[in-house]
Amino acid sequence: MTSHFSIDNLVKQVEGLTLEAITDKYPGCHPELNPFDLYRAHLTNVLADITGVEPKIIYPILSWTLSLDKGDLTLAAPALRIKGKKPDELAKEWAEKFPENDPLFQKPTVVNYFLSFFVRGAPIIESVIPMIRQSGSEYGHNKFLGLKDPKDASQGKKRIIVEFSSPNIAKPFHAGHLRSTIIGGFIANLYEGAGWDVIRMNYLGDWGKQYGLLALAFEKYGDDELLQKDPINHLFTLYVRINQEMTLEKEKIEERKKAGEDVTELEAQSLDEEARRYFKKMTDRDEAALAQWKRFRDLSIVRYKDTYARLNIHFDEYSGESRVSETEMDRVGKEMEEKGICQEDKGAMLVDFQKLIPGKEGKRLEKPLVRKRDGTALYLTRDISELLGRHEKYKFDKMIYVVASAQDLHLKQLFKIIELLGHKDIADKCQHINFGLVLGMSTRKGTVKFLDDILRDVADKMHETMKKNEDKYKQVEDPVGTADTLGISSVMVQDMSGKRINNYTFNMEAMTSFEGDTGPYLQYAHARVSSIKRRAGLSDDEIASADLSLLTEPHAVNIVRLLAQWPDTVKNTLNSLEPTTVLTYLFKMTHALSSSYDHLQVVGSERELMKARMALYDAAHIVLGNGMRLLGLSPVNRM
Ligand SMILES: NC(=[NH2+])NCCC[C@H](N)C(=O)O
Repeated sequence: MTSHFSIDNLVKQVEGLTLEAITDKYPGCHPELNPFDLYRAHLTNVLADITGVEPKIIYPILSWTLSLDKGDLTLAAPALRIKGKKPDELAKEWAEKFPENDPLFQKPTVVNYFLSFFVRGAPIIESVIPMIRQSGSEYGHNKFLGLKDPKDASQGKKRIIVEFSSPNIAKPFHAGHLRSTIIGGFIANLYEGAGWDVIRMNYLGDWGKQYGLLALAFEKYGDDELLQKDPINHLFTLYVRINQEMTLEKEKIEERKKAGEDVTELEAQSLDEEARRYFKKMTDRDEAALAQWKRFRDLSIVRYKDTYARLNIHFDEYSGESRVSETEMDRVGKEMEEKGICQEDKGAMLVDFQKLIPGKEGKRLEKPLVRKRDGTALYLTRDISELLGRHEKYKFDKMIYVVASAQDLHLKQLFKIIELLGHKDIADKCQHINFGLVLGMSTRKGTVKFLDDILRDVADKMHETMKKNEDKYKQVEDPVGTADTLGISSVMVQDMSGKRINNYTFNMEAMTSFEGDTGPYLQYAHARVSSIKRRAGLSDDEIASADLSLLTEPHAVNIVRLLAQWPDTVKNTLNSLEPTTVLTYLFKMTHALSSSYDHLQVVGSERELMKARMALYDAAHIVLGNGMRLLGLSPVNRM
């Protein structure tokens, strides 16, 4: 348990206030984790006196601001729903009544019916800096959010499955998978920091007729050595080759058909038919066929793991379409039929949503197949059984699917079918987190690029840039590794800059630039604070003993006001699940930092001042690092 020392100091400023009293009074209020909770609680108490409105109504509507010039907290007078007086008059009246000598806040300013509250500098500086330095990597975490019962930790944590990345074996790891990986990794970190029990799951595309085709290709042209060495590329090459052959063959058959020839024989011997038969062997659990396929899968996973490690990502489970049991799918299929959810149509089974759900919704959900005419299952069929199986196995409280918006319909169909099966409770726990396209990611020749190649290109580019500053370059311990990290940061920051749903263009020049809000700039900002710390050469104890009352400059106050917002920023992000919320915050921080350096010199200042300013920058260093790690970036200390 971390001590509440610094926040206790803040509490002491307010007469009659105790930590216990406010934590009990306001649900989710934890000043020991979030300094703003204390500010909100205190402000609520003061405003309740002034307005006569009940505290529990005021507390939740005090909101944060978009920029520091709008204050630290605001209140919209109409939100208190007082009848009989105009909101702007009320706002003015309340501002006048606000105590001149409040320990934490200055007298509020009024614009129309908005009251803006600005914190006083000294108390926030003297409480928040020590708090951040004591909490370190925990600052911004809130373990209470993930508790089943926030008041009783013994009831345990809530559990969430985050399913993300989910590439298809033997097919390229395309931009959609990259986005799913980046966004999913972030969401998993976010929930972990909020105290949830997080299961990171990768649902591999590793089943279906195309895997029969792939196995055929391997029998024909496969090379064991190449498979061991570079499974992902080798399997992809085979996959492309056999698909080309199959296309040619199909054209030939079509031509003969047109010429009036009998093609029955040809069709029976075609690659397409052979692949179907091979896949049938797999679904019939033929040992040799399964062993072969398992090798492809296992070797591919080994390679994926390397790539994920570069991105700071691990998975707790590699599930996959192949893991869904045929018996289970049969069982669910029968149940769907009995409940009238699916019906036969020319030998196949489909779900006619239009019949099941009247109106627009039913129409929008279309008529997906759940069994083909030859009796085999489909992508949707597997997802239905998989979802129920996961619930059975993990009893999750929430499950998030991080999948491209191209599959919006698929996931809507899935959740609806689960609901129609009588599991509305389970369907309600599921959420699709979608995202737009990445444009311009294929090479000039139009061929696809593998993620590893992209990351290598970007790293090379960063390496070139680093070399341009010879002096600095010489001091970087592992330039190749650092260039790799910077390259990955470039790609990730570009990906997370906009709202998830927006498409964006993959732009190597823009993402690797140091101009603007880019990955390299963010890393540079972090490395710069690290270098101040290195050059100051103060011990942690010296920094801890700093006299923080020396920090009176507006630049120092503003940095701390931003630092104090971090726990709230994380909490808000849990609602939006938008990485850009965190990124926007971090860039605000870096801008405040970079404009402060001229005003708050550390090295070269008188010793006591140096200690105090170092404490400030050390706190900023911690928060920047925490934010970057939450996004999945590896902060660098030199570059
Ligand atoms: N449960 C799911 N369907 N998850 C998404 C899987 C994504 C799929 N492998 C694809 O690449 O399109």
